[in-house]
Amino acid sequence: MSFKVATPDLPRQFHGKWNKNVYHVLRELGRGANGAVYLTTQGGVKRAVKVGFEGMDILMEVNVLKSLQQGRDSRVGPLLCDVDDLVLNGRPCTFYAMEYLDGDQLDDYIQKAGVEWVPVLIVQLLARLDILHKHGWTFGDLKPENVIVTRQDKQVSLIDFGGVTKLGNAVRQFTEEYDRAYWHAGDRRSEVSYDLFSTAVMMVRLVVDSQTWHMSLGEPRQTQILCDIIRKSDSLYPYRVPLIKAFHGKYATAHEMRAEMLAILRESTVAPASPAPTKQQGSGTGGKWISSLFVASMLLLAGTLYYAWFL
Ligand SMILES: Nc1ncnc2c1ncn2[C@@H]1O[C@H](COP(=O)(O)OP(=O)(O)OP(=O)(O)O)[C@@H](O)[C@H]1O
Repeated sequence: MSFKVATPDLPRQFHGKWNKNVYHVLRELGRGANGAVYLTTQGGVKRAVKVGFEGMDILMEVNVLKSLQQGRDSRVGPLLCDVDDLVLNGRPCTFYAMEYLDGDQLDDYIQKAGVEWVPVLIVQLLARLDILHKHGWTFGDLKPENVIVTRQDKQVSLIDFGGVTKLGNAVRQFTEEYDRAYWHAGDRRSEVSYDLFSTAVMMVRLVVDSQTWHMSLGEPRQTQILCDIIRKSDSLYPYRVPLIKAFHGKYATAHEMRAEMLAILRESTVAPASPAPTKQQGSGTGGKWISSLFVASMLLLAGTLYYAWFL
């Protein structure tokens, strides 16, 4: 749960007090519990700038981003570019500038690309979470709005690190639909299993239509309702074992859940042996159409395997 804060609008141009970098504000991207995010340019490069009055909250996000980009693990979230202060309407504010991730929110991306991409992107997301967990944090407020699929390379990236919580503490921010306690499936302790529960709910949410989803949110809210949805869904049914294990906190790591999801994904993308083409299928426009369909499905398969195995 989070509350929108009152953050004054940034002027069209501003500079940091200490580092003196100049930012041109293009538009507001959104505002949330810890501040507001703006699309800016700095030195001709697009940057997302998050500004807030609560310096400690902003610095906590900065610390997480900083430690994640040490080493080779930079893909978990946007790269951090600058941290500085500024004065807005006479009040001191802290801001940070980060890499602007040009892409779609996970749910918008699935709407456009199709539900067959859900397991592929969830497998990618689990790899990101595994890195975060190894650093001693959980993400906490996992939801499709906090995951971006970048336009250029179709990579999943987490945004909004305001809910990131040290393992063992109480989760700092959550959204009811994805919250383990709200589904009466456990508490809000920051644990690997808390994030994996939210990931499993998110997978269900991304596959079902909004009507089915909203019907499932009535009382009593129990994971049995989610299990019923999984049982009836052709897209989710193959993944029932990892999903149900995640609902019951059976995984010690995101890596374990990822490995099981990936094995199912691999199995489902192995093309079934095709019967020998009949004379009718192999000739004329029908034959050409089937050949194109086959080529298209092979390309889709190759793409899927590429994303699933190598990313
Ligand atoms: N690095 C980034 N690149 C591109 N867009 C971003 C980036 N960071 C944030 N955004 C956009 O800005 C919006 C607001 O950011 P943020 O997630 O921090 O606030 P929020 O989602 O409104 O907050 P909360 O979830 O805490 O209520 C996001 O929904 C996202 O669309």
